[in-house]
Amino acid sequence: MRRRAAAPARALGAPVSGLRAHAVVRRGAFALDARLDVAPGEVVALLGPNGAGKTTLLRALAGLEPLAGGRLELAGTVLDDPARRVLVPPEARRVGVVFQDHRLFPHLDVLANCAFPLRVRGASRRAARAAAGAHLDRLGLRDLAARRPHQLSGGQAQRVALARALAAEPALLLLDEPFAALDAGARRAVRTGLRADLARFPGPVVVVTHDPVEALVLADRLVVLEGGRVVQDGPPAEVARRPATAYVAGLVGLALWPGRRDGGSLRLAGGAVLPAPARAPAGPVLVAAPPAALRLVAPGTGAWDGEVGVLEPYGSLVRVHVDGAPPALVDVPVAAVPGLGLVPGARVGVAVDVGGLEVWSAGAVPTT
Ligand SMILES: Nc1ncnc2c1ncn2[C@@H]1O[C@H](COP(=O)(O)OP(=O)(O)OP(=O)(O)O)[C@@H](O)[C@H]1O
Repeated sequence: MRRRAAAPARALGAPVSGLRAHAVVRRGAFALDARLDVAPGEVVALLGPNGAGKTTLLRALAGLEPLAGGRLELAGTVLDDPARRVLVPPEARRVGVVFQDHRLFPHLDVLANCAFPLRVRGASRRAARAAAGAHLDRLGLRDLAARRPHQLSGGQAQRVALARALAAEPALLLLDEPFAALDAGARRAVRTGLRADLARFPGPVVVVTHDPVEALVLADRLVVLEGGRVVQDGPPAEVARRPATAYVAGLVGLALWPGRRDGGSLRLAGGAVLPAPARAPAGPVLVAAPPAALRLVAPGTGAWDGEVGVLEPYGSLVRVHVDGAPPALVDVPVAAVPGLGLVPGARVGVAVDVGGLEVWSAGAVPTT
């Protein structure tokens, strides 16, 4: 039986805060039991394998999936609390959702699309269009106001969908795989802009993504779901350093290196110089190096040398932490470890397949 609250219930005495969620949801045989707290202005990336419960959690936050247990509170307002029979319906929640397929209304122009949520909430046509126009201005999209969705590129449609969500002045912003509909080139361009747009939003933001680089570019914190449970929660660098499960290790086993592209060279902080991958932007950059792009070689024969630090087994692989400038994570088959003489303190060279690196402009990167 669905519970309904006549009006949002204010949590007495609670300070106005971001999102505080403990979501217990059952969908058939699947059970979600996850805690997710997000501070105002914080961007959390929600990651996890297929079927982990990411969409279920997003749907619970949006009010599309009632809780079986736990409690949701947003900016001091209780949205769902089955023990107290409180359930605020989706349309009464101040939650903005950007779906992966944008879901813009094809028969409305961009301005009318962005004005729509305000009209639904009872604003006059004039007031809704004025507020929507201001949001388009803020995102630099005013020139697109008169276009219909089919006249937009995938990246533009994605930003218009964000403008529409922001026009409703939500207290919580949810983005469900915001880049899924874009090709690789458009993704690179759009995620830089999205990072800047999200930085201006004062409320909590939750972004569902499968892509670790996207998570690193966009998020202050990573929350990883597996089997309906949170298996890890922390800043990207900490999660990458100490992955809690094999899935997380495979997902975020990225070394992150600051550097600079000058012409054909990629100069890494610490002094190593690599040939620049073709698509790397010029100037200050951040480089994400997945373990698969790195190999251990004899000292003096790679791009730089370092010392073997921690050795972590993951299934049939051992992740080797190489302390050097820059530090690196390299995966080696378990059987190869003795032959390579990989013991803590041993000196090794690091060879890099530059085609396997992700490089993006340092301006788009979180500082945490
Ligand atoms: N309507 C439904 N009825 C019953 N079970 C469902 C329903 N929708 C989803 N599930 C189950 O709930 C679990 C979680 O699904 P969910 O879509 O939340 O995962 P996800 O992490 O978003 O996955 P993906 O990355 O594939 O989108 C899955 O095991 C799925 O089979």
